[in-house]
Amino acid sequence: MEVQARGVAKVFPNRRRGDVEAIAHVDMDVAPGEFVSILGPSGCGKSTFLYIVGGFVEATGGSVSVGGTPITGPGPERGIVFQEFALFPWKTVHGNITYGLAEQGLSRREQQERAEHYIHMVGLQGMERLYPKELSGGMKQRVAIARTLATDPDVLLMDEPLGALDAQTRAEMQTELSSIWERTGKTVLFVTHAVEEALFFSDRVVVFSQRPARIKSVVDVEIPRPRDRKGILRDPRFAELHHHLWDLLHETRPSTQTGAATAEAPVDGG
Ligand SMILES: Nc1ncnc2c1ncn2[C@@H]1O[C@H](COP(=O)(O)OP(=O)(O)OP(=O)(O)O)[C@@H](O)[C@H]1O
Repeated sequence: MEVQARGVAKVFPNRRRGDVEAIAHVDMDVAPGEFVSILGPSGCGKSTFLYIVGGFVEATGGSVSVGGTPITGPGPERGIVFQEFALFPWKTVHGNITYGLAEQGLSRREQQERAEHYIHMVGLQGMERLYPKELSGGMKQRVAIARTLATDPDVLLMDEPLGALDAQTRAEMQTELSSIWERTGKTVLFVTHAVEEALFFSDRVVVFSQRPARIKSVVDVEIPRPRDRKGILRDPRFAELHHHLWDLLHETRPSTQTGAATAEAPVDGG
């Protein structure tokens, strides 16, 4: 399913401290099956944009349609992985993953099979009966990813879904997510701080300006697929695109801030 954003704007009203203009104007088209990453400086409005597409935050200007239908709220064709996991604390790992499946009307047996499949995929075997408070940040993030994948949405919206993972799990999940995407042809909108990660996954990288967000640049990633994490680092196109994106991001930083490397994470997150 395609995602189409037209003139999306967002102002958060705040009487005491003044309104916060998070997004000035964003037009975006994501084709069916395309993997698009959004890169931008911290606090520029990336998550807000993703949550607007998810239907969890209402835009104050413009519109978003998914599969040609204007969105009015969340919907089953869009699955979102929130930055802060948003797990149900009173449900186990298994319960968190099957919750959305029960909502979709799957039989107990189908729920069980789906849950087992995704629990295995994200490496949470043996932890099915644990509660979120008993899990590390990385494990919680894996539950959040499994929960969203299990509902099989056409459009995946992911807000730094690998950010809290340790280097090894991050590398495994990068490979896994990439192959899930190649197998299923889902449309993905992926927010990340990591240039390498964006290049590894994406067909296109959309660079946001400083807040209020506008589109500063759209970069096509013409690196052949399937991409392997090590091989891509040796591809001259990767180095060239990396420099280009780095420069674009660096320009968006205020002059008082230096050290763009702090926002970086290598392709394997380590
Ligand atoms: N619910 C809200 N109420 C008021 N202001 C908000 C709200 N949500 C976000 N903001 C503000 O909107 C701006 C954009 O925030 P957002 O989380 O979208 O940025 P981001 O680019 O995703 O940041 P990061 O990369 O640090 O996650 C920030 O100034 C933030 O403080």
